[in-house]
This record gives sequence, C-alpha cells and structure tokens, in this order.
Amino acid sequence: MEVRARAPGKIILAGEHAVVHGSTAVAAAIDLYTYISLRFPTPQDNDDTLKLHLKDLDLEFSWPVAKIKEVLLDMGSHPASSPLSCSFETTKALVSLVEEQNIPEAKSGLASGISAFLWLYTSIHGYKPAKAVVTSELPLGSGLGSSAAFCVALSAALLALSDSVKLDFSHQGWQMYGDNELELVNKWAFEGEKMIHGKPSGIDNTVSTYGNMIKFRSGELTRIKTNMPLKMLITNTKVGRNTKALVASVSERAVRYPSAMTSVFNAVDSISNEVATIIQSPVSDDLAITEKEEKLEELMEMSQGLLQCMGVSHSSIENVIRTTLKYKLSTKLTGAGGGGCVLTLLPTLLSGTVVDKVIAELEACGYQCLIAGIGGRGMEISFSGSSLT
Ligand SMILES: Nc1ncnc2c1ncn2[C@@H]1O[C@H](COP(=O)(O)OP(=O)(O)O)[C@@H](O)[C@H]1O
Ligand SMILES: C[C@@](O)(CCOP(=O)(O)O)CC(=O)O
Ligand SMILES: [Mg+2]
Repeated sequence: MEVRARAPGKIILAGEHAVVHGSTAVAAAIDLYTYISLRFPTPQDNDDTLKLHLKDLDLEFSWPVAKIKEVLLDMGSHPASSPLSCSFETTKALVSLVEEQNIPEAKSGLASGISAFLWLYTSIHGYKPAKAVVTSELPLGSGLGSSAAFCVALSAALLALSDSVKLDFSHQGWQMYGDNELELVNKWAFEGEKMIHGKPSGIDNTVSTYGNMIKFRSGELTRIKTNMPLKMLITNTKVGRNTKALVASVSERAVRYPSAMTSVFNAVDSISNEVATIIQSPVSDDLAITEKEEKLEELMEMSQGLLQCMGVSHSSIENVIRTTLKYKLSTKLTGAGGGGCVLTLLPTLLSGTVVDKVIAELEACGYQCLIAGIGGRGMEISFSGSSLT
C-alpha cells in the first residue's frame, strides 16, 4: 500500500522573526502544496534501501538500511507517539550520510532537508526499506514555508504507515487526521523544522498542519475566522536566501542591542494583534471593507519598517515596495526576508487593469507574481494501491 500526504505552504501577514522571540504573529495557509508518497517494498522487490526521490528537482538519493543502522549506531526502537529531538551526535552522523550522496553544489541547501528526512524516517520507522517521492508546488527557500510543508507532509505520511494512528484505509480521496493525530504530526514536523531552521518558532509547521488562518505566540495557536475578503499578490523576487542564517542574524542583533530589539519585538506583537482584530471584526458594507483594508495597508507598512530594523529586508524587496507604491499599494516581505517573497494587498475595489499593470511591471524586473488562495486546508492524506513512479 502507498500513502500520499500533502501539506500547504503559508504566508505570514505579520510577526515573522519577532515570533521566534515570543511575539504574536498571524499566518495563513495558501493553496500550494508539497506532496509526499511513501511505500514499503514487498519481499519480491528484494530491496534493502531507503530511497528519497525529489521528483521536480530530478534528484534521487538512496542508502542501504544496514549502512544507516551502522552510522546511526542503531538508536534502537522509539515510540512514534513521543516526538524526539535529534541530538548533536546524531545530527553529525546524519550529515555524513547526506554528504556521501554528492548533492550538486547549486542545491547544497537541500542537505538540511535530507537530514530532516532521515531523522524523521528512522525515528518513526527505524531501519526499514522504503521509497519516498516528493513533489512541490512551492518555490524552495522563498519564504512560503516549503521547509515546514515538507516536514508536515513527511511526518503525516510516516505516521499514516505506523501503528500510532488509526485510519480508514478504505476511504477514497483526501482525508483529514483527527485532533490527536494532527498534534502528533505537528510535533514531529517541528523536530524536522529544527534541523532546517535551527531555531524555528513553530508557526510554519502549525499553520501547515492545521490550515486556515492562525494567530501564534510562544507555541500556542488561536484560530482566526476571517470576516473580510483578503487578496494578496505574492511576488517572488527569486533572490535566494536561507531562513536559518536570517533567523540567526536577527538573534545576533538582539544580543547586541537587547533593549532596542525588545521594543521592536513588542511593537510587532501589537501590530499582529491589531491585524488579527481587523481581520476578525464584522463588516457591514463596502465602506467598512475599504476602511479595514486601509488599516491593514498601514499595518503592513509598519511591519515592513520593523523588519527593516531587524536587518532582513533586501534591495529586491525595496524595489517591489517602490514599484507597488506607484500604484498606491502596500507591500511587506513575508517569511524570513533577505529576498524571497513579498506580499502586496490588493484592495477589493482595485481594478483588474491596475493589477495587470503592476504584475507586468514586476515581471519585467524578472520577478514572478502569483495570487494564491488564502486560509485553506491543512495537511491531508490519501491511500492507494497503485505503485510509485
Ligand atoms: N520539497 C522539498 N524537498 C526537499 N527539501 C525541501 C523541500 N522543501 C523544502 N526543503 C528544505 O527546506 C529548505 C528551505 O527552507 P527555508 O530556508 O526555511 O525556506 P522556506 O521554508 O521559506 O521555503 C530547502 O533548502 C530544503 O533543505
Ligand atoms: C522568520 C520566521 O518567522 C519564518 C520563516 O519562514 P520561511 O522559512 O522563510 O518560510 C522563522 C520562524 O518563525 O520559525
Ligand atoms: Mg522555512
């Protein structure tokens, strides 16, 4: 039997980086997913390897399970029901298993994702042969939470084939997990995110697991019910960056200027709470929607200013801000910044012609624009008898 899992990416409307330091943030799932298929070989396959196929990158990795067992010094069995952090020694051992795979230089960022794969796989299934195939609609390393979507989809698929969750295998199509299973997926995914981000807040894996829109602070999520249409233009500057390095740089600045940065993080906390209040407050008519949109635009500008204070903006981000401002539109970075993706609020009454013009101007700079559905589904799984390709 094969299990398929999918998990969405996300946008952060307010609070990135500050959320790592205990401030509130607001995030929403988007309708772009990472998919993982997982299957154990049959005895007839005579296959003793663990395989990871990153299909859209055209990369395949393979380890004899005996080799993994030897390098990881046989951690022994561990209950999948209690997520575990990867120790320093095991991280080092995983790095050696990843290094021997000769990842192309230009894709060296994948190493941490592959380590996370090996850690989650061996923690939940030990040294059993299997094949995992990954595809993703999300750009990797661009602020849309591809790392979290990868860890959530992977944890969901691994748990589906473990004894820790009870599922209806006869169900056709995508199905959701129950609350306890979602909590378990989220906890394992967080352990994977730690291997990719270093010090994640947990907001990305949480919104990818549960979907919708959430307010998140110190590991606690509150669901947000939107009471207004929310349309965002997502522009990918295509400037590569690495969340782990950016999160570390903000922490270093916070160590150098503790008092100033505490004020910045407190201001972000207030902004995120304002954003959540506006999104949830009832609207009576078009005028009320316009007022709410204007406030959100102002708060996005304030967020972006504070992200600049944290040192995570970039000339490409500033270029998008300047370009959209010509059309009186507000833009902020989303995710870790340093390049990657930015959000521009598209007010309800904005004409389609203006949207087309902005997109044309941004695309002429070499950026990529998309309008994704916001606040949709979280992780889901499906079973099939068909084999992987
Ligand atoms: N589909 C995927 N397959 C393998 N690794 C992935 C995948 N998606 C994400 N990753 C891992 O996550 C890293 C990107 O994460 P990150 O820097 O946090 O950016 P973001 O989460 O915004 O996309 C990649 O370099 C890789 O290690
Ligand atoms: C910067 C941060 O707030 C979000 C990072 O998101 P992304 O990996 O850039 O999609 C880090 C975190 O919350 O773990
Ligand atoms: Mg990430």
